[in-house]
Amino acid sequence: MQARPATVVILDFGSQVSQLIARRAREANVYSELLPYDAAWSEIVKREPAAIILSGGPESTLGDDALDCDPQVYASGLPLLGICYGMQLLAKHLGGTLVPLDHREFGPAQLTVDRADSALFLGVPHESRVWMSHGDSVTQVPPGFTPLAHTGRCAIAAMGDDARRTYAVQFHPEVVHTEAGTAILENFLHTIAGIAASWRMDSWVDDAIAKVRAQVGDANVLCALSGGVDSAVAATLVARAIGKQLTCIYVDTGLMRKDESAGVVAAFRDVLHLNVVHVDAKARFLARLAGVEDPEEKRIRIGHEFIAIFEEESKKIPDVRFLVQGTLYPDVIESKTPDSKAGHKIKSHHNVGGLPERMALNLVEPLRALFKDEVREAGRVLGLPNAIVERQPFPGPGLAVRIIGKVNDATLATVRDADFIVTSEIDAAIAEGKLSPRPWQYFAVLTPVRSVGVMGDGRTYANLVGVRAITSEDGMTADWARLPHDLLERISTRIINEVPGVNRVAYDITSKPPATVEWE
Ligand SMILES: Nc1ncnc2c1ncn2[C@@H]1O[C@H](COP(=O)(O)OP(=O)(O)OP(=O)(O)O)[C@@H](O)[C@H]1O
Ligand SMILES: O=c1[nH]c(=O)c2[nH+]cn([C@@H]3O[C@H](COP(=O)(O)O)[C@@H](O)[C@H]3O)c2[nH]1
Ligand SMILES: NC(=O)CC[C@H](N)C(=O)O
Ligand SMILES: [Mg+2]
Repeated sequence: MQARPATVVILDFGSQVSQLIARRAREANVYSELLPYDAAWSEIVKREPAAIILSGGPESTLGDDALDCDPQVYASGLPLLGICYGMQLLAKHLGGTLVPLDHREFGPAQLTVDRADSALFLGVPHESRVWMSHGDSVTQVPPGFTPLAHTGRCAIAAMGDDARRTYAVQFHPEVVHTEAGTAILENFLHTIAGIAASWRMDSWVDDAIAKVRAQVGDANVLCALSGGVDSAVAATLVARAIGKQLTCIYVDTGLMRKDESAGVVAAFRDVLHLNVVHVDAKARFLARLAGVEDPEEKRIRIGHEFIAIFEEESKKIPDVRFLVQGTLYPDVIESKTPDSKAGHKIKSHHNVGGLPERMALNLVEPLRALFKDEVREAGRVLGLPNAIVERQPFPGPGLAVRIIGKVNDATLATVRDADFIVTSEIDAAIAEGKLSPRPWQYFAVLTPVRSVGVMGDGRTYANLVGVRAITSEDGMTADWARLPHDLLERISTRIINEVPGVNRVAYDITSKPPATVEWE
């Protein structure tokens, strides 16, 4: 039997980014397993861990019944790394002091390393940018520990006890916006815990194909195909597994961008040679959304309508038992599902949190543990063209979550026209070499906020359009793109001049966290 790879166990206290720790371990060629925060010690030891990482989480360790792990974790003698909530837990258990809420820090911060000789900070610059998302802070380290780094608002941003091989960071090394994050995690995994970089992901695609084959057998299968990266990769992978048993369903929800539907269906039939059925469901979605303003209600109604359509389509083909969706980990964690015991719901992604309770079809979701850029990599391995692999994400609920307030023909026309201006101006700037690299995602949002303007010497009282452009790698964290001012000016002028009912444009300069990418 093959020896078990050296494993790092990650205990998940419900952070939105816990799965990113697993992903960074994969990148460092270390095998990892994410377990619920309260996994029994007997379960943990079954994995023969070489180290344990305690994740962040939304709760406070200062609460009466704060979430905690099996006490054997602290006594195990294994190398430990606490991240955010995990750091606070280590401080609480090992005799440090914590204070609530008076050092809140969300988003970017400048980290200064105070102990460059610490194994955790080998090769990390004296100053670098980190990503913070916390209310509580450690104000005194436990006996045996040394403070290792600070930020302007957090005096103890990292601490360590070399003898115990126990370290903790208040910031999130697992997110890409923490510049030295990878180095810090690799220092912990390789140098401190001594885990060799020996695990490889090369066979992920082959494994995934084999798993799909085993799951569906000889049944027929539908794939919800949006034209986006995730469903394109999922469909191609499933087609490799089961060939002609697969039928793809593209739903035109009426919530799509300008000229979207025709392009998608042609590309997937002609380029990928998939069998694609085009369902025109504009009227149904608009009827379902009539008068609805609450973002969660919109998402749930859209999710249910999608499934109703897939179930109807499944009845037109014999023996359909499965539905493939291009669900990714960010959809899962933000929706709050049993996959994460302690996480909070941020929004119900239509394909996860928006599903009805009872479904006639079983889900096949080969990408459920992956992040966007890993899916893009899998797409390249499968030979998909760049035009598909590099497409910017577009949420399934589409323009419905980019209209704050009621969705109807008029609001859809406004946001669609504004969005077309944003995307075409940004695309033109890229083509002319005036903007590089391409922002990860960019779009317009229609708000119900009205303000007073003066156009042609007359008073206007019209709507505000928000413009959002972000940089990101995986959609879990994001920063606002520094677009050139003249590009912003052109976008603003064109929207005001060309889109009726809009007299003001604002550029969104909020990172994620604390905001999310979409406004709803
Ligand atoms: N218009 C649609 N028709 C059919 N299925 C859809 C549609 N929109 C979304 N889906 C399903 O919901 C899943 C999640 O949507 P999501 O937008 O996250 O992924 P995607 O569209 O495949 O990729 P991307 O995130 O790059 O847009 C899709 O993978 C697909 O299975
Ligand atoms: O298929 C989807 N169904 C959804 O319900 C949904 N909501 C957000 N998104 C996309 O996910 C990424 C992260 O977005 P948020 O920061 O707004 O959650 C961004 O790329 C969003 O466009 C969705 N995709
Ligand atoms: N991201 C985290 O782990 C936050 C921990 C805790 N909820 C705080 O606000 O301090
Ligand atoms: Mg999409």
